[in-house]
Amino acid sequence: MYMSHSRTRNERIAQGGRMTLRILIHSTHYLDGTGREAESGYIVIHGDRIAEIGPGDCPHSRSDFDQTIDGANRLVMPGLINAHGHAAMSLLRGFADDMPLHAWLNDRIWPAEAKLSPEDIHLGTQLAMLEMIETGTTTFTDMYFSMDTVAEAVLSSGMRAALGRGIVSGEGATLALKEAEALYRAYHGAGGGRISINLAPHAPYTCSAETLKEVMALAEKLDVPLQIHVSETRKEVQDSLSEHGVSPIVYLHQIGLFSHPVTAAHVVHADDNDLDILAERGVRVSHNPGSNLKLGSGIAPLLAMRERGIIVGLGTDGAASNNKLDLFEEMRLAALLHKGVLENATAIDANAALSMATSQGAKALFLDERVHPDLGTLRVDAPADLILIDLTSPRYFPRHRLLAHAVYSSSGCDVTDVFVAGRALYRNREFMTIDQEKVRYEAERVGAKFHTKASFSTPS
Ligand SMILES: CSC[C@H]1O[C@@H](n2cnc3c(O)ncnc32)[C@H](O)[C@@H]1O
Ligand SMILES: [Zn+2]
Repeated sequence: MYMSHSRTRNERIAQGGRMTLRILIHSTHYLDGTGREAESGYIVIHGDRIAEIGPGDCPHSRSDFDQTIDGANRLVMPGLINAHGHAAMSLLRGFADDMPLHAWLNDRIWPAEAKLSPEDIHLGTQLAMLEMIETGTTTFTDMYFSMDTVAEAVLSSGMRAALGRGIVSGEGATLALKEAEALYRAYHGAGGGRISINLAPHAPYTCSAETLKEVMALAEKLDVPLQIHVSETRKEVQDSLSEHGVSPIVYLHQIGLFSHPVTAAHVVHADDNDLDILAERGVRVSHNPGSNLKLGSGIAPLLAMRERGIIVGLGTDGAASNNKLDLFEEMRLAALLHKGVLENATAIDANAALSMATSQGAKALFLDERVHPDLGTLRVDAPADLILIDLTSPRYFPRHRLLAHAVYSSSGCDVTDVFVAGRALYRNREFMTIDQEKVRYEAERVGAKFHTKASFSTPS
């Protein structure tokens, strides 16, 4: 349930003892994520919340603020929310490309992941967070291993995250379940509520019914949502039909998984019956168009999901399959792909694309219930997770409609500033919380252990 945030002493300490600042962004364009936009307005941040937002001039004296930001030539919008990913896979970017999912996982990715140490995963997460912050993401979800080190990296970065220890059946399953519970006990609500813990069974084809039942029992005990890859490829569906006689979605429904809050990643190959089940059970979905296209998995029935009232957010998936972590790109892809496939220019409009990357993304991760109902918007009292975009590029002129510019014309490269819970993580294109040079240097060093002769061969 959503916890009211009257600030206790412990919460202030958990926030790192940071002072409660008042910040004014004035003379700025904004999109508040609820359909309202202003050409000249102001936003007041007080502590970790949005205190005021409105068109026109701020009625308060500038001296009332600890910091004032001139927002002329800037667009302020809600920070983007990445609803599916594996952050540390940034270390495997460009390591295995142009392959279909199952060969990619079995032949290249899983053997490489076996060589990753907890320190590597910490580093890979930092590398991913640099890219996400630089391109305007304020919240992300992660499913991976060594999640305590991921949580530590998130805490020191200042980002918001929903983290789950990846679970697959086999020798390590019991330990993975123990680690998942330990992760919850150590980090749920940490960083002043910036970290939420979920459970992350990998997929119906890697988790047995027994494992899924153990995960469900733990989800019940901890009262946390689940995230799982579902119906990503045609092969996955065919294998499920051969093994269980039903699709992956019907199978998961039959074993009771959807009695719990679930974020299903991908849902590319789903028929009407599958979609009806997801809608009826309140399953929420992460649509990951870039990764699905690059792995040749297909195109998810996004419009059919939305028409049924299924909540859908947008995800990048890991950088080894995408190969970027730029949600502006996913937003544009989501809007354009489905117009083209359905020969319908209204299928996913600019507003739908932006909301999938913001407020719907928060809902897709159940963070509307766990963190704040207005996460992903710039409403008064919402968490102050917001980004500033540089509007000086020619592609923002003339300024007919900022919403359309944000979805169809912008790029993550235009992000200048990123705030999470009122704290600046990126100011005037400079990282405030992560040592970029160090991470880039270390990434190159650690990346060397994955170099193969093939990586350096010259194309004939
Ligand atoms: C058990 S931790 C997460 C696990 O997921 C793997 N992974 C990355 N991308 C995908 C994808 O698109 N479908 C299925 N599994 C994926 C990742 O390599 C980790 O092993
Ligand atoms: Zn994934």
